[in-house]
Amino acid sequence: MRLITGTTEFETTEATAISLGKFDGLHMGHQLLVNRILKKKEEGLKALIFTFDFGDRPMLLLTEERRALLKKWGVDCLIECPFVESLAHMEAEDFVREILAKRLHVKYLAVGTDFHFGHNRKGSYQLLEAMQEECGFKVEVVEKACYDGEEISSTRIRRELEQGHMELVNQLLGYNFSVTGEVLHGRQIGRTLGLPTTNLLPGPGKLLPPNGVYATRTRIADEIFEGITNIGHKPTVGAEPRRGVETFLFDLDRNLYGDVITVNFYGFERPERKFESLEALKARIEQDVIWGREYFR
Ligand SMILES: Cc1cc2nc3c(=O)[nH]c(=O)nc-3n(C[C@H](O)[C@H](O)[C@H](O)COP(=O)(O)O)c2cc1C
Ligand SMILES: Nc1ncnc2c1ncn2[C@@H]1O[C@H](COP(=O)(O)OP(=O)(O)OP(=O)(O)O)[C@@H](O)[C@H]1O
Repeated sequence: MRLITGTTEFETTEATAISLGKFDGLHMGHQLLVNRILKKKEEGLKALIFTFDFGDRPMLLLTEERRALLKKWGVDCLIECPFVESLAHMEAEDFVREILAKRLHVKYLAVGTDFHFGHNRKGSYQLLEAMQEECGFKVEVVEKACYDGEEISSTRIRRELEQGHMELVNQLLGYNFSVTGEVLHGRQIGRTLGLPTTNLLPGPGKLLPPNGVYATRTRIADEIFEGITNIGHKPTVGAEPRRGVETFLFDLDRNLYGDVITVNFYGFERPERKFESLEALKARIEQDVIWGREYFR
């Protein structure tokens, strides 16, 4: 996949099938659009995703995660366009003529019904339809995908994530919400509790569900292991400054330091809290393990 990032001086040489938007999460609705443009590869067009880069906002998917998914799905080119004045204030018609038609050789566009762009968000699918002939492309307008009678959007998924509704989040995304990172050294207290764990720190900017204990499946290379994960600051042993993701894998005892692992989140059990003693914490975690094993049964 060709990646164009950090510049507004982008251009393609070949004809393209494109979809544009924020695409945070690459959820089920986004996937409808991605599938439309991938289908156009059969007609010799390059599948192109155009996103604006808004800087350091908390996201469902980190920049690298979004790149990896689009690459895996077969997208040919990803443009991460910096959100700068000159582009933000461009009249919608000029954006279509100058950027889409001239610079990106767009022959096909797939957009949702609520897609807006250009100065004062005046650009819409109606405008794109009106300019089809002049610019030599075809627009396809896709109805918003729904789940449980409600439209799927990044905003809705963020709201559910903030409440720890991970099963629903996974349904809306169409894949499992996950956190990836390198296994770091904890304080090794876990081991003395008879509870070896993997500690990792999510990349800055990654949105996380509330602090607490979740049922998780962890991918290590090509293997998957069930377990339970605590997100939080470990207040009982002297709060860590950054929110960590710490997992006890049920049936694995292996040195994992330095490995890059991916933790997939399922059910939420309980919030993180400060216990009176290490013994009380240990007793509670033993309960958590029973809950977690039962969850996956
Ligand atoms: C399933 C699970 C639940 C946990 N729940 C809490 C909790 O509620 N409160 C807390 O202070 N720490 C909690 N912890 C973190 C423990 O404090 C931590 O595992 C222990 O101190 C070992 O830390 P270390 O890996 O840095 O040695 C939890 C850890 C796990 C794996
Ligand atoms: N549920 C959906 N079904 C089909 N298309 C969608 C859906 N949600 C968004 N789209 C389309 O995907 C493109 C990118 O959408 P974008 O990421 O900007 O919207 P969003 O997911 O609704 O996010 P937000 O909640 O932040 O507005 C747009 O063309 C948009 O109309």
